[in-house]
Amino acid sequence: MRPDMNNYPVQLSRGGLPNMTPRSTRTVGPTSSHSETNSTQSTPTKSVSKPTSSGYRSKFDGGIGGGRAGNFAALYRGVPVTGGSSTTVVNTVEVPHFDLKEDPSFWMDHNVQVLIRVRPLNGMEKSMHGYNRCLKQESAQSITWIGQSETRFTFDHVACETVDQEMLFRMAGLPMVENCLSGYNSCMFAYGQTGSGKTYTMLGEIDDLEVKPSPHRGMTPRIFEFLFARIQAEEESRSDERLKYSCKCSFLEIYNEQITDLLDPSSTYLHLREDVKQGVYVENLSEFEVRTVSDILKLLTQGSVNRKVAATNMNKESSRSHSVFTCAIESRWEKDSTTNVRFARLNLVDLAGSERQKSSGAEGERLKEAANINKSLSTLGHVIMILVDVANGKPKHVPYRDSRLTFLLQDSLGGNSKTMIIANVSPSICCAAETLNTLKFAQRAKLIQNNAVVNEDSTGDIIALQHQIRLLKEELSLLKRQNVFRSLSFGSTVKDTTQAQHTACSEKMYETDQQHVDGSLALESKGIIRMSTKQVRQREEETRSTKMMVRFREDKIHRMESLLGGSLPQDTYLLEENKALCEEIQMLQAKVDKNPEVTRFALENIRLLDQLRRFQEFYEEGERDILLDEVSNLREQLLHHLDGKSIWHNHPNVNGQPQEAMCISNQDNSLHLELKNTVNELEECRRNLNSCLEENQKLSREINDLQFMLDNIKSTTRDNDGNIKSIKDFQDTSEALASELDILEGVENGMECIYTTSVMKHAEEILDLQLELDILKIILKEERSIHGK
Ligand SMILES: Nc1ncnc2c1ncn2[C@@H]1O[C@H](COP(=O)(O)OP(=O)(O)OP(=O)(O)O)[C@@H](O)[C@H]1O
Repeated sequence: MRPDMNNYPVQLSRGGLPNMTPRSTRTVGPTSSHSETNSTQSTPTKSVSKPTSSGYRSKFDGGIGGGRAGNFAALYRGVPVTGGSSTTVVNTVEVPHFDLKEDPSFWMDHNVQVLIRVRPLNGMEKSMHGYNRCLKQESAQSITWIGQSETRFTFDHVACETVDQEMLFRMAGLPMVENCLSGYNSCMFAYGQTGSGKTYTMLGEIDDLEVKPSPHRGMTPRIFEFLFARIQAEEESRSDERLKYSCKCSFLEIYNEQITDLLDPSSTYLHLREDVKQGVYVENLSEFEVRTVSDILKLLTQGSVNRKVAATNMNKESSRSHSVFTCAIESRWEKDSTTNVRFARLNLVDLAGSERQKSSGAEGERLKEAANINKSLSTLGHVIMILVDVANGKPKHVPYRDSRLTFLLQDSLGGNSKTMIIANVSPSICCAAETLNTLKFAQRAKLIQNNAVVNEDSTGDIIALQHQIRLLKEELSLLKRQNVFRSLSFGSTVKDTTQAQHTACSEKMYETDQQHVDGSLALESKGIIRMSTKQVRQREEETRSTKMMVRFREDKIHRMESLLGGSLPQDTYLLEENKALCEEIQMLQAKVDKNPEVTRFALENIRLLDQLRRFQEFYEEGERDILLDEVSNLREQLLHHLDGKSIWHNHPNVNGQPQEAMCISNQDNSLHLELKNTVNELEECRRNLNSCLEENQKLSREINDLQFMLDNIKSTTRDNDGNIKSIKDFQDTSEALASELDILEGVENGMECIYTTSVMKHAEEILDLQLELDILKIILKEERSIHGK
């Protein structure tokens, strides 16, 4: 029997908890010393969570989310929205109110749920930016970010500014307790920028809770109030089964990637371990058995004061660490001589602020701290992105071990857990960028698929176990037969005899590889069961909406009949028709929003919008024009190069630099040509020289011959006594020979002179040309380097 949900009892009796004195306490949210007009704060007393930092008023004077008394409360009074139509109110005092729809059955086919919580504007935001909001809510599932470009998001739930702690608990916390009692691991995260309300959501105000429970107490105290109430009721109603629950709690923080036991702060640098039986666990982390809400409160109080808090620009005492409060819930009962054990782990996680360091004004130590906090958070974002890919059928390695946070919570992300992600946002225009980031994070997280299973085990006497084994064996052989039948039915053309052979063969195969087949059958049947359960739920959902549509149509027919029969006045008919159509629209909208394809398209839309925004910025900053100029310049240069010679010839007086370069390059070419000609001429000269030398040699030989002849003649002109025979003869001959010799020598000298002059001339020309060429090369080089710059 369940306790009355509207009035679930709060147990405050003492349990098996060691005596722990909370060091100090401080309040969460509104304190009586704050007023709407005065945003200065009183010095906060130390407390289990954060003090007001931005001018919230207390529950006593009508602060946000408080008792809603006084003038200020009136400012925040929600405007009820009927029939799904909402006015676009984004810069006014009043905002539309949407009731959260409680749907415990939702958890049956969704293991991950995402809820957006919009906190009210705070005093600082109002004084600096008035009531200008960056968010516009349209329904209890959809919200639009109205920044540069509007982006509509749909989530499982959107809790508007006027949703209070109680309402939120009913929506998100209560079904979570039920899940735990059914044996499902459960996890609740609070994500968001600093000051967005994570601690308010998870812990809230827990001062004097034992004396007078505050309406501002958050999810954690409420979850345990309800859990213990349910446990008591269950134990009483199933006393015949001797049902007994036991709960053990631990509280840790991850700060700068180090794990500290918040219930024993001297226990730091704790290690994460993993084994098959326990999964991931923290070694040497203290655990306390709890039986009452009072026990829980003591642990929360003690742990929370130990949380590291540090001042940032945005929140005076902002939590700089991730805190994880865990409760292991175990139940035992006996039935049919069997002892059954059910187990569930509940993780309640308050993450550190997700904002970028720049906006939080972190410096020095704080900056280092922020880097580590961001390491855990960026890994969380990365893990979620990969899990979305995995959910879309892309097998990938999930880097859980990249941060302590993801390693510790790996079951809650894509594993065996039912997980609720609460993304906290501020609606103020000054937080638009961070709010958009949080919404995008939440949108991605919505696509994660977990695989939650009931953690249950049964042990009993031998007879009961044997009975169970027999039942399981029967089930298994039935499955085998079904499998064989299925494989046969695929080949429907195969004849009976072949079928028989096939069956025999298949059965033989089962015998020979029994273990393998059993394993794969078990896996296969699990898969089939999961798939069929999903399909059944889908069908149920479809049937439900079809039934609704039929009901709408029947009502309409009925109304029309009444109108025709005259029993319904036309005005009333139109009003009713209008109301019915609004309801129908709302139902259809909810159906559309629940479609996973919508989420996928929304993500794609966000991506494209981002891209568009980048292009627009690019366009607006004039970069496009500069680039276009550059492109056309380059294109011209290319054309000049391709058509260089003709341009040089056609426009010899063009002053542009490219033309000059072209001119130099043309000069270069003609010099090369000249050099080639000179080399050819030189070669010719060399050839001439050789022939001259040959001629010279020939003449020398002739001179020698003549000399020889002369000597001979001389000898013949003397008589035996050596006297000259005739002086006159001799002189004549001698003169003739000498003149002949002169002529020959003259020819030789002339030839040599001609040759030398020609060679010298050519050598000089070559040197001149070489010099000219070198100078031009230097000029060309300089010109090119100037162009290159
Ligand atoms: N829904 C709400 N209704 C009323 N007050 C709220 C709400 N959400 C947050 N606040 C107030 O806003 C202030 C900041 O909230 P809180 O400390 O929970 O932020 P936080 O996200 O935990 O910040 P941090 O990351 O720095 O720890 C607190 O004074 C809190 O009481």
